[in-house]
Amino acid sequence: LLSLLQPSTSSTKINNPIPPGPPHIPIITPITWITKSFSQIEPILKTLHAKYGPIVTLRIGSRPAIFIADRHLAHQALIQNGSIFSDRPKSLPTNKIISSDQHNISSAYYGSTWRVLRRNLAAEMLHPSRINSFSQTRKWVLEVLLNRLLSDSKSTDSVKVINHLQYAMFSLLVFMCFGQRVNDEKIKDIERVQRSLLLAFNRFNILNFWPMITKILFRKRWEQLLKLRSDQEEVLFPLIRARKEAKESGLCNDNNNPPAYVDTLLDLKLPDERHRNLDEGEIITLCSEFLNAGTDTTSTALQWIMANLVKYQHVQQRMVEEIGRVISASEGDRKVMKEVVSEEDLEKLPYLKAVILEALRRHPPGHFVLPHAVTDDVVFNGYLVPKEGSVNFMVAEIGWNPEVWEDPMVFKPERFLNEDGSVKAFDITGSKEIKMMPFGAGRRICPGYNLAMLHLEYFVANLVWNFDWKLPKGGDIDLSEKQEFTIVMKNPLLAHISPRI
Ligand code: HEM
Repeated sequence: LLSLLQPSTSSTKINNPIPPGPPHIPIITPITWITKSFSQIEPILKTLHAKYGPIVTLRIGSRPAIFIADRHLAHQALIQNGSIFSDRPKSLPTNKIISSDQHNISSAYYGSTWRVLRRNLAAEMLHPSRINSFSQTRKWVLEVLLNRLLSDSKSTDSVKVINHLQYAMFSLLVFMCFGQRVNDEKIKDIERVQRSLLLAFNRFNILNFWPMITKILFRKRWEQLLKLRSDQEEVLFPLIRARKEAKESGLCNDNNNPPAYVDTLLDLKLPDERHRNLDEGEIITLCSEFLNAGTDTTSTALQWIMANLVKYQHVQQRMVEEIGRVISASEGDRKVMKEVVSEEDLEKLPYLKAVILEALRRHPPGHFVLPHAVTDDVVFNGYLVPKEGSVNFMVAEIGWNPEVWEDPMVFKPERFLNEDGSVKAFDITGSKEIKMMPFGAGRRICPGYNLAMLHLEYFVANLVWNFDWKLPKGGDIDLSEKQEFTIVMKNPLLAHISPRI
């Protein structure tokens, strides 16, 4: 390990080179890269890795960005040297606006603020008992989703599934965040402001290059960004204030209702010298992070899964048979089928689990983890990894490695099953070895991965149990990708669905 990693001390200057990469022409190359999205860079990186090896550098904007495509190096960095590789880079000017100057979990530096914010989310919302306490909410959201699909299935031969999946995930996460069922119009308002911020983000990248100058040159764009943030505040502030007032008047202390995320944020104290509460802007930022992290990733994964089930009818059929075996109950000498797959049933459905894992491997919603940084200059694998750069791990490449996965581009849930049909012991956190990392790995691993797996299993099981999913007449499944915030289907899934029962 020592040869892989040598931290610098203040008295030693590191003379190792940074990882190799294409020639750097000042001003020209940084601008070229900064205007490209990660999905445009991804295929170029493939060529660069073939030429320079598993760790390469691009000069994106003013900082070096290091890309790691090798699963062993990812393990050495994120797991074995987690205390060094778990920092985040300094936010670029546009990110500062929406992250309240790095006061949210995903962008905070590796330190006490991050620890307090992450622990709050993990203990107050993502602890198994807390996850359990929202099971009624999930049941309600499932009913809404099934009804919306049913109503669409009566009026059209090709249902645009993603709209319903996004709406369902927003309804669920908004309830968990604000503790109330908000009306249809409000859900749509929240969805609108959150999505426009997410989707517009690449357009604002140029403002991060020489901000003093580009803020003037692209004044309109800068104003658009500020407008998106103020729209978001306008929609979310009333929900936060309503909850604050309800809390102060004791109305939230209803034992039947679990605390909402915003309640925990209203109580939280930051570990800085003033030991202060979060301000309203920071609460907006954290709620927004909660909504985005939990909705877009999951609805993207759900769409990929359903697309594969439409494409591969035998996989869908096997799932339906498995569910049928598990949820049929005997009433006297009669066998009755339940209409809904309950959360307790899920652990008895190994094939379902295998389908979800295979979809996360083959179609990870994020092809890269969020950019990491090192806490100090360090020598890694013979190269200098500088503190001011970013370190990026290539999730999709790692999950498609042909040395680990036979026919990696083929959708084959069976690879996760033992011969007797049980699920192979598989550690998705990669703590001993990384074979795929859809949720990242190490100290910055997605804290919501258990909740995400539950949402995926629960909704997929019920979607296939309640409806038969087929191609519409003359339709096709196109698995091409497109980058939005996550990597989504370029041509969204259109399905012919008909009730099974
Ligand atoms: C299929 C669903 C999901 C996927 C694929 C996913 C994936 C990821 C990935 C790849 C990261 C970056 C890890 C890194 O930088 O090393 C991440 C971070 C994060 N995720 Fe998720 N996620 C999902 C669902 C959720 C849910 C449901 C929540 C919470 C409600 C959540 C909350 C977060 C947070 C707060 C972070 C930042 C962690 C940190 O920086 O310490 N995610 N997620």
